[in-house]
Amino acid sequence: MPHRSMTFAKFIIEDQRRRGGPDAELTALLNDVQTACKLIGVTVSRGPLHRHRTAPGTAPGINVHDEEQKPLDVTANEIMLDTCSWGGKVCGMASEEMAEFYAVPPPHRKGRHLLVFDPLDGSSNIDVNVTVGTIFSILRAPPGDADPTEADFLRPGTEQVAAGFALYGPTTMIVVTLGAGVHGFTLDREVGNFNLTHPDMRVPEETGEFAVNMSNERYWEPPVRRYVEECVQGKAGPRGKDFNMRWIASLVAEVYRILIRGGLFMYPWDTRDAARPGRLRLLYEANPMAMILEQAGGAASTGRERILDMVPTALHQRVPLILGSKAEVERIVRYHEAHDRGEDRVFDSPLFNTRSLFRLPAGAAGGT
Ligand SMILES: O=P(O)(O)OC[C@H]1O[C@](O)(COP(=O)(O)O)[C@@H](O)[C@@H]1O
Ligand SMILES: [Mg+2]
Ligand SMILES: [Mg+2]
Repeated sequence: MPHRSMTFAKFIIEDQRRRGGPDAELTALLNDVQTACKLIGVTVSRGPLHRHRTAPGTAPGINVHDEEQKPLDVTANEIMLDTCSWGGKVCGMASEEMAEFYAVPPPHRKGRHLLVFDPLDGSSNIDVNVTVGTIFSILRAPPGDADPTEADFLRPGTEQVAAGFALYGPTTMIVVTLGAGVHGFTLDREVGNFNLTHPDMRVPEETGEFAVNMSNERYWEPPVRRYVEECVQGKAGPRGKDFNMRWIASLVAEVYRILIRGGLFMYPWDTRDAARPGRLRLLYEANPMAMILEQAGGAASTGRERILDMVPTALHQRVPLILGSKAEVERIVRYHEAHDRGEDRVFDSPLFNTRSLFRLPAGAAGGT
């Protein structure tokens, strides 16, 4: 068990040493990422006191997802680019806030890693002073010194060499995996180090919490409605226990809570825009969080496919995302399977919900 006063930088080296020796380039890149997260954390904590000075042509606008950028989205993106471009550790970066990937120009394009990130996750929460964060994923670029191509980024999540996220909340934290467990570090603000405070994080198996944006209920597929309805029925329903619901609207905060307390998070496919495959993005939201969850003993699925097995087709591809305690994810995957086999049709009625005349009698659909 690593010693509790171990810094992020030292831990990264030790963690790799236990498994065959440190990769100097990966270590240096992760150090740059932690520096960028410190800078973003300081900027976030200054709130309205911070004067954003974005580079010409990069002022907030509408991003590639047709979403309005906040000044902090743009600033956080610039901090990631600035901090991680130098020193020959990455050859390319892709971000939620950039339509195209960024090829690091020579002479700095020596590194053979690719960095993909959501510079500020949960940015709708900035105005209301609720926890936000940064999500990152690191892939290897093909060997050689060729320019990166978009295809280099379109690798399944199983090929991530490291993934993690920072939380800018009451405390600033980084949670990271290099493929051998999940470890949490808390920023000691006076000293400026991230110190290991949560070694070997494991998702608790027993859970009584789920997180979903209930305002979308009318658009969900039947298996999702079934899962939520059974939770809402509490002790009287097939689950035989009461559940709590949470919705922070910051994926980083939801995943951190699940690492500490267990539970399920869902942003499922819905019929609002049937052509849109989901809300969250595969490369820089779903994949890194899926790697973290699996490494901590949890699971992540679209409902029909393991997230980490998906072969991306576009940089900004969206996916349905269901992640959390393994048994809960497996349960909802079973509900999708049962539905796709033509069973459990009672949840198909658009009139079915907790307030409807068609409310299911307790236990009626209750599979395990
Ligand atoms: O607006 P909604 O439906 O509550 O969606 C919230 C979801 O959107 C996100 O905020 C998307 O992330 P961004 O802030 O990076 O766009 C997730 O963190 C969160 O799970
Ligand atoms: Mg996000
Ligand atoms: Mg974002």
